[in-house]
Formats: sequence, structure tokens, C-alpha cells
Amino acid sequence: MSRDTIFALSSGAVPAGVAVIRLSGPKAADVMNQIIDSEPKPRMAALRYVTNPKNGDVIDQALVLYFPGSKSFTGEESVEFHLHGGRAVVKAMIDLLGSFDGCRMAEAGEFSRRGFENGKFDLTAVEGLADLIHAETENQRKQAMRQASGAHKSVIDGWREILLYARSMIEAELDFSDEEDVPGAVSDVIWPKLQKLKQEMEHHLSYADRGERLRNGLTVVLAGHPNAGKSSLLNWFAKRDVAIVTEEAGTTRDLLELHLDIEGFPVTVIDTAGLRDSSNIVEQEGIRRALEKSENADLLIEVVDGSAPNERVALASRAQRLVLFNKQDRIGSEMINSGSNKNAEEKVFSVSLHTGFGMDGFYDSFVKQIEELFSGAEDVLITRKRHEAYFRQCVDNVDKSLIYTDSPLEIRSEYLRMAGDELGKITGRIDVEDMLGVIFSQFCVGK
Ligand SMILES: Nc1nc2c(ncn2[C@@H]2O[C@H](COP(=O)(O)OP(=O)(O)OP(=O)(O)O)[C@@H](O)[C@H]2O)c(=O)[nH]1
Ligand SMILES: [K+]
Ligand SMILES: [Mg+2]
Repeated sequence: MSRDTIFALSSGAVPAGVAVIRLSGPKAADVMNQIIDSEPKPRMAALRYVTNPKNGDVIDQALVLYFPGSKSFTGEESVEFHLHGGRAVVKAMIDLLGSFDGCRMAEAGEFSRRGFENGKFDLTAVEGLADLIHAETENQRKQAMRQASGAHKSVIDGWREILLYARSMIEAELDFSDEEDVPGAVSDVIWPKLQKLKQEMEHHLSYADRGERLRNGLTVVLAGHPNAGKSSLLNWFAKRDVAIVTEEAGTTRDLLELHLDIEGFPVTVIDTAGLRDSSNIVEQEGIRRALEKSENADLLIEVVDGSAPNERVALASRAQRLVLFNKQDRIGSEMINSGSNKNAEEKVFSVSLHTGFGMDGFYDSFVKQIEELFSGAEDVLITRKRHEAYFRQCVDNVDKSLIYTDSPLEIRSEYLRMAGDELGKITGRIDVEDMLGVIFSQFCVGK
């Protein structure tokens, strides 16, 4: 099957100092040799004029990198042109490459897809690469880098090997079952191993939310009665005036999101409408959204006006809660005792957003809480719902092979085969054609 040769701008938006245009496919070398005058040594940068062979027009002087054979990101012949990053330069180059037969613009993620299809990396590494490109915080980068470099694949391949080994042992037992002196105790060896494997996978499943959280960021919702100081707190986090603060109860209606990097972890803090009975339909909608966000929060910060302690708000949320008794400047340090602290699980702070009193202590606890929510993220294997679903199926099948002790060995072996297939779907070894489009479309054009 002959493939198109594809090209795209792989570096960021122009104008820029340098623009990198990638060319990959069966005609890459041929096209390169038609537009520059001498072929660079493989994988060595060479300075060359790029010329339109049809009219002799010089487009730019470029650094050219030639990757012959399969020693490239895509696993096929490719060339990188490092041009001056002007709009017209890039347009002229794209037009020139498009003028060759069999050459066309790449689709989003198409370079990576070719790399995957040519066996350069597995699906978990592809997903890691996509995450690496989108990583905004240090810990996101580390997780993505681990995954992109094949750390997940090697663990999963190790598990597949255990499953294969177990099946081959069962096979052996079946083959020789009529011979007297073959120990019928093959299963003695494999079942404890499978039990251990199952436990290891379950451990990883229990951390599934960590990986997702690190990719998407965790959500901290500021909730409380009107005028408690929620928007003042958001501004304190932002170190600038992002939210409107007034003495009028019911100032905030829309959800206001602030993205923070807390010790390398991505955190979204959301300011919400104060909770009270209201007949105003705009405010009602704001309150509805506030309650909805609180329900799905990873962490709640309830803000209370400590100088006029009213009832605490009722929120349907299982998230950990930090409670700020605010406006300490109006009362003094004894006010915290007036607040209820029924729930030993929640941490209570007496603070003033006006004077800054108590805020250092609050912030330390806040950071600790965030770190706890991410703990164990160092060796997380599951970073997507997709992984989680296949992992569950896999564990389920291993479990069946373990507990159906009365079933024939053939059946128990079949469960192990299905378990291995589920792992193969994670790395892309087993048919996942329908998902490939989704996975690769996460990339931009040029990757
Ligand atoms: N004295 C005092 N006033 C404060 C403090 N923190 C906030 N305020 C004032 O309390 C009022 C309400 O503050 P906001 O931040 O708008 O309160 P909110 O919870 O966002 O209110 P809604 O959006 O209406 O629900 C404003 O006038 C603030 O200046 C504080 O620590 N001390
Ligand atoms: K207010
Ligand atoms: Mg507000």
C-alpha cells in the first residue's frame, strides 16, 4: 500500500524566530533533493537554500535534517526544514511542498499515528506525548514524560507475560494429563502468581483517580453564605482583582475559575454564588450551579463570616472540607469557638482576608491537602478512563479464572486469554481501530 507523503508546520504559531516544517513519507527524500542542491548527511543539520525547481525562486535558507529509512519519529523517511519563522516564508514552503504529486498537508496527530503504526511506540506512549505537549505544571510534565518514555508499556507487557506463562502452563498440563508422572500440580505454581498479579492491578486501580486528576487538575470549590468573603478569597489566591467584591449580598452569580500551580500540581479554584433562599432567578441559577460544582469538588473551602456566625451551609459533597471563619479583624481570636466544629474531619481556621491574619496557616494546610489528594501519583499507571475500563475488564477476567475452580482448565485459561487481550487494548497491540481517531486527534497538526 503506498502512502501519501505528508507535511505540516510542527513548531508554534508564526511569526517566530524559527519555523520547523516536517515532511514524512515515501517521497520525502525525493522531494528534499528536488528543492535543495545537495543531500545532507543522515541526521546531521546542514545549511541549504530551498529553491522552487519549477521557477528557480529561492524560498529561504534553512537548516535541513534528513532521517532516512525508519530511523525517525514516524518510522518512515522524513525531513525537517528549520526555516525563518515568517508567515510568508511558511506559506511559500507549504505551497511548494503541496505542489509535488503524492504530497499533502498532514492531519492532526498524523505524524504520531504513523509512528505508532510503524511500531515506534505504543498507545500509552502516544498518550504520554499528547499529555507532555499539554502539560502545564511540573508534576504533569513528569507523569507525561514517564508515560511517553514507555514506563507504562513495560509494566503492562510484564503482566501480559505472566498471563501468557500461566496459559502455557495450563496448556502443558492439558497436553500431558493422561501421562502418569506429569505432576498435576501445575496450577499450584500459577494460581498464587495470578492472585498476586490481581492484587497488583487492583492497587493500580485504586489510584486511577490520581492520574486523571493530575492530567485534568483538581477542583477546589469556594462555598458559603453570601458576603462571607468567597470572592475576596479568590482574589487572594489570584493575587489580583479577578472577582467583584462588594458589601452587597449576592454579588457573585457566575462560576469564576482560577487556574493555579500549587507545588507543581494543577488546581482549579472556583468562586461561586453565596447560598441562600432567593427569589431572584439569576441568583437562583447561580446557586444551582454553586451546589452542582460543590457536589463534584475534590476539595471544598467553606467561607463563613466569623463576625456574624450564622448556620453553616449544607452541601451534598463527600469532599474534604477546610472551613475559614473570616473577618477575624472585627472580633478577635475567640470567635472561632463560636463556630461549630462537629466534624473532626474538617479543619477550621480563624482568618481575616482584610488583614491577612491566619492566612499563612491556612495556606500551609491547603497545600498539604492538595499534596495528599495527589499522593501516590508518582507511579500511577492509569491516566485515562480508557485505561481504567480495560484494567477493570482485565482484573475481572483474572478473577474469574481464579474463582471458577470447578470449571475445566480450558475455560479458566480462556479467561486468562481475555484478560491479556484487555491489556493489549491499553497498549494498542490489540484492535482498537475505532479509538485511534480519537486518541490522535488530541494532537495538533504537525505532531
Ligand atoms: N472586615 C472584613 N471584611 C471583609 C473581610 N473579607 C471580606 N470582607 C468584606 O465582606 C464583603 C463581602 O465580601 P465578598 O468577597 O464579596 O463575599 P462573597 O462571599 O463573595 O459574597 P457573595 O458573592 O455576595 O456571595 C465585602 O465588603 C468585603 O470587603 C475581612 O476579612 N474582614
Ligand atoms: K458580596
Ligand atoms: Mg462573591
